Amino acid sequence: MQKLLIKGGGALNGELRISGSKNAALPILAATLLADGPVVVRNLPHLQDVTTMIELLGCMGVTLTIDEKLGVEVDSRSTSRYEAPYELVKTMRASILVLGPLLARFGTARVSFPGGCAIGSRPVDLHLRALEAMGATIEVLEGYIYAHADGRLRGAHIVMETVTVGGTENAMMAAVLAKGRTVIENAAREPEVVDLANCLVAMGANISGHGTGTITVEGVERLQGGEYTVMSDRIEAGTYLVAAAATRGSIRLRDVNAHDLDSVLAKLEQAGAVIGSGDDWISLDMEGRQPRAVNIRTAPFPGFPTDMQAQFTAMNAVAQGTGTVTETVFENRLIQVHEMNRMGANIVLEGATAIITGRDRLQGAPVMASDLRASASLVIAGLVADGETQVDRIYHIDRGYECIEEKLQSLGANIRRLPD
Ligand SMILES: CC(=O)N[C@H]1[C@@H](OP(=O)(O)OP(=O)(O)OC[C@H]2O[C@@H](n3ccc(=O)[nH]c3=O)[C@H](O)[C@@H]2O)O[C@H](CO)[C@@H](O)[C@@H]1O
Ligand SMILES: C=C(OP(=O)(O)O)C(=O)O
Repeated sequence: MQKLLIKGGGALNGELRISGSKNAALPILAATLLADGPVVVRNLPHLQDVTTMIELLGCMGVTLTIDEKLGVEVDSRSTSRYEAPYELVKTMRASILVLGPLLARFGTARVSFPGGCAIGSRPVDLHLRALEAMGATIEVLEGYIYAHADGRLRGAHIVMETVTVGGTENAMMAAVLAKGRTVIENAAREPEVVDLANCLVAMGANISGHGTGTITVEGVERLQGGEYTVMSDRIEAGTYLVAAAATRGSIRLRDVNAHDLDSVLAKLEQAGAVIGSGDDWISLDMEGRQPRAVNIRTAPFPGFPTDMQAQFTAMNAVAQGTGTVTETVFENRLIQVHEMNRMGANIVLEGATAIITGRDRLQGAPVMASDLRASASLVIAGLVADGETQVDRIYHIDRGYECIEEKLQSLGANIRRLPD
């Protein structure tokens, strides 16, 4: 298995371009199943998860034309299989996002049950309930979700019991071709949900209220093809900002929207960073100072993103004072703590809260990645550790960070990939 070898020490300094967002690209690719014509998707990040989604569409008979410069053209008029097999779903839970589009467009879908993963049990009951409210019949048999609709789905009034990003996306995608109006209450307000809605609107959908807790969809008979540019990855951006802060460096990010990162930037300012931002850039300067520890509590957008808490755990581990990180979205997402303690961090776990007392530096050690963001946090820990850190199982990182070692090298980090 490939590993990342990091020799910690220096501050990160320099400028980076932020890639397209994984969590927007995946539902947008799934949404191309709804269009009655080719859709060109631009700014797709080069990530394992995006490759998996493209492979999944390919398995269904969708025609894909990949042009490195122009993006990917997806034509779902050739779709001939309406299923997502276990072999692909097990490597990427977001495969569940094809369920709503398949059902709405073709009236049938067979999608492997995604199951849990390292960070929690992650049920999809709310996705299924929303589709049932729109008239779908759903059965779970031998690990697969079988969904069927007699004719068009019907608009419905859906109140989400919990804020769910994927559940909101599946319901919204199903609703665009349903007969009548769908109202989704307690909808997720994440920027990626808004990006998906904007893409659907560009294809002819009638959606309003995206970005608020109530999304209204007036169903239309068909969506046409078109072109869409995926938003930039706020979590990738946040990760590099935290890495720069933890190493006491200075960084400027291009092609990024600062408003998507308000809660993260506020915490970085509390930690002592000087933040600047413009239309499509963010800068952070620690001016060589040790960060101050901050308290984090994760929550759905506009709250502090769960996908950024592990990185802040790493920063707190080398900060002045004691900070807490409380995870409220997933039940088991503080896995990074055990590996960081092996690197000399002082972190005590109390239920869903990590209490982190900062040290001046950590010590390099061999560590194991357990999920995507925990892996990123171990890379940050490696950058602020004396000696060598080897991060194993980095296939997790490759799901969500484009060219992570090249990007970090361009900021002055001593990091390289060790082959299998
Ligand atoms: C591909 C993608 O976009 N992934 C993101 C998406 O995941 P994902 O869409 O899977 O996360 P959700 O927002 O659905 O999950 C939030 C919470 O709701 C629970 N839940 C969800 C659905 C459901 O039917 N029943 C239920 O109980 C989950 O177990 C979790 O505790 O949002 C998460 C929360 O911001 C992020 O961490 C992930 O990076
Ligand atoms: C948890 C994440 O992704 P996924 O929902 O695809 O597992 C993530 O991006 O941090």
